[in-house]
Amino acid sequence: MNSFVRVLDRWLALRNRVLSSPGFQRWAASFPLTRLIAQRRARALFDIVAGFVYSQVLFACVRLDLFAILSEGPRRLDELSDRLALSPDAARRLLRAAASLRLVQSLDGERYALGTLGAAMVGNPGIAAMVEHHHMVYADLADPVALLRGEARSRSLKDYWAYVDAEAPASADADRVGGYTNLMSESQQFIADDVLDAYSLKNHRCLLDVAGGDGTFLVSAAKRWPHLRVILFDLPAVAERARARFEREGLADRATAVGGDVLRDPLPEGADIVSLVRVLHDHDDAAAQSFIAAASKALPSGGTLMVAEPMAETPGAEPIGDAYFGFYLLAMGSGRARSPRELDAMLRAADLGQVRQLAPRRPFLTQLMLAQRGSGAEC
Ligand SMILES: C[S@@+](CC[C@H](N)C(=O)[O-])C[C@H]1O[C@@H](n2cnc3c(N)ncnc32)[C@H](O)[C@@H]1O
Repeated sequence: MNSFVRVLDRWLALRNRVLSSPGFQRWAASFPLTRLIAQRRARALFDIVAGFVYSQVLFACVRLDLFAILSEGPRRLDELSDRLALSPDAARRLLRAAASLRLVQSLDGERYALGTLGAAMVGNPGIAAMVEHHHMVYADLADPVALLRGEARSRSLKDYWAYVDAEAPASADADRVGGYTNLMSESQQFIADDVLDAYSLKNHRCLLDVAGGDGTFLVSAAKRWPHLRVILFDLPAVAERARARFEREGLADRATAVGGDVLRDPLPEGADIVSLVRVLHDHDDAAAQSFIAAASKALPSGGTLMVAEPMAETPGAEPIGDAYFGFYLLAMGSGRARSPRELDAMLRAADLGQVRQLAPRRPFLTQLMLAQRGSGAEC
């Protein structure tokens, strides 16, 4: 152990002894210069303690369609009690809880309107879809220690994500892929906008989206760039849905969907840019590296690989990568959030170089990395 590490360890031990002392906590909470910091820390800790309950308040609002009701305009308690099919007392309890979380806003005369966060929910239906599917996350995380020890009995997420642990994922039928494909589609829109705002496809000819779900990302890209040809690759039952979607969107002349298994079948050729959007993080290292290798192989020399997904160690959003995705993916049974540094190394191992990171608008939702095929040596 070097002397810097020894000094750091001693400093941490001293700091933590002081912070954990009830006497210091009382003093810090009342001394004018430390009061604000102490309050903020205590609040942050209590928010973690209460986080599950906050999430359940949101879950109840979503289940009862409260935000859709309030998007019609402010409503009185008695009206809301009828529409939510809750007693007035229960409705008041829910509305007050939601108001404390800025999901709704309490007005004079026991009226309620959308709060700032509730209004944001209305604008992003993908968040409600995420919240709805969280009942499986809660079931799987009911005993987090058992989960960490590999002893958890609940496996709702493993069943939901049909390709996890599947011997032949390509044989999953439409019913098995329908749930997660809808969820991905609903939550894709704001990701697509952020990615396409951060990186222009003006100078690309053909975009291949690997594991592209029902094509929501490609539809956004094709609509934004009318010169662009797009190809989607996903499991056959998912690709089938994308094909139908391209038809409905009037894009069939420049959008194709190909079904197969990335780990077994060759990817379509002809694209000068390949995207992996929210794909690598839900695969373990060996499979993720194989996805990157397949994507790299599908590109011509100088072609571009785009990786867009939430990443670990994102400044200001560490809990999303390391806590949320860390535990979600553990329950799902596959994958982990990787830091840009880790992804950089994986890209370079697949003959991709000139790796660069761009900053989309909401890096906690997705980060963006780009690399060039055949320039691995030019680090
Ligand atoms: C988390 S979803 C992301 C979907 C889409 N890219 C998005 O961001 O909305 C992962 C996708 O990978 C697909 N997938 C998983 N394993 C695959 C495999 N071995 N071959 C082809 N697609 C696969 C799934 O069907 C699913 O559509």
